[in-house]
Amino acid sequence: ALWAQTAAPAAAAAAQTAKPHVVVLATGGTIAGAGASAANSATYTAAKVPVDKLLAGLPELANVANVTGEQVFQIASESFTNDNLLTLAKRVSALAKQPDVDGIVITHGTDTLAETGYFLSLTVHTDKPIAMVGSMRPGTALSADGALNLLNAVSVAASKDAQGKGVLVTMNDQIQSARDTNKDVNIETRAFQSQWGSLGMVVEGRNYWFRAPVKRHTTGSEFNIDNIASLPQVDIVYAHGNVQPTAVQALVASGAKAIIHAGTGNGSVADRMVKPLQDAQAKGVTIVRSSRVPYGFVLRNAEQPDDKYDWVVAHDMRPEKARILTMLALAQGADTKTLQRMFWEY
Ligand SMILES: NC(=O)CC[C@H](N)C(=O)O
Repeated sequence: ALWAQTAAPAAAAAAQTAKPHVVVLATGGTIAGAGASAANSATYTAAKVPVDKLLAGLPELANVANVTGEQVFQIASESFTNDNLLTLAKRVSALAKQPDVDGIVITHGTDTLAETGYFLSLTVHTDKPIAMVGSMRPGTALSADGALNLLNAVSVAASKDAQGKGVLVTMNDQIQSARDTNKDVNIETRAFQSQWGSLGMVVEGRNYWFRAPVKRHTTGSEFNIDNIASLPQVDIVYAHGNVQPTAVQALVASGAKAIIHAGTGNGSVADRMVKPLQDAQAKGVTIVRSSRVPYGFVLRNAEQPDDKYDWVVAHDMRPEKARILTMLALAQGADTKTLQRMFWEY
């Protein structure tokens, strides 16, 4: 009887420590932002609040997981460099290999959150849930969205049913695939949208799934951050009716290895731009046709004879995400045919 009495509290303690361990990697953004007053929902300074303070302000996290925090960067995400991508992905990969880590959350500015998420989904080999999260209003604002977004992210990262689904984005109660989603609204909490829909929703600590990703990611990817030391220069040229070759020529001169052409419509290219792009190509620069139109996808050999020119089409990838895949492909020596296959598969 004495043994039973002492065993009960010990079992309770064991259950407590058996909660999933989720690591929150903080990189900055509005979720760590602070404004002058509660009325400032859009005017504030991003990347101010340290991760320990973010976590301490959300005691509800302890009901969901054992949460530990790490400050990786404290930056606004419009300034997220290739070096930042490499550093973050290597840290995520190392943590994912630790047996005592069950899931990873990355707090991030929303501006380039989807690009970083796509980079991680292509390069980190793990089945463990990785949830990217940000907010549209700083924690100091009325109806701040960061706290619930973060609780939802930790809850998703702690759940077994989120395993093997690639890198996820948990904002506004939605669970989206980082590959598919983009920041499409720049001043409302419904910032992230995907033309292919959300994967599910997270409500009061439970996940409700409706779809699963079909593209290659994480454990199914041929890229691995553990083998990547640097990324080649890949840049974007934005089209308009009166566009001139100046930007293409300057980028080639500055050492670009590939140019993502953010074309009009179905990735169409102005007549006066074809020759400058071919000249760039003659100097070894890979040409990728994408579109400045957010929805739909670029068709091969429509608008331009891609087979004849040996150009690549970015499928449904936005120019900035086409840049991510192209950097990784060129880093391992992919030719245009291989890069085109990758755009269909990832
Ligand atoms: N809502 C946001 O997180 C935007 C803040 C900032 N521009 C960033 O991306 O970090």
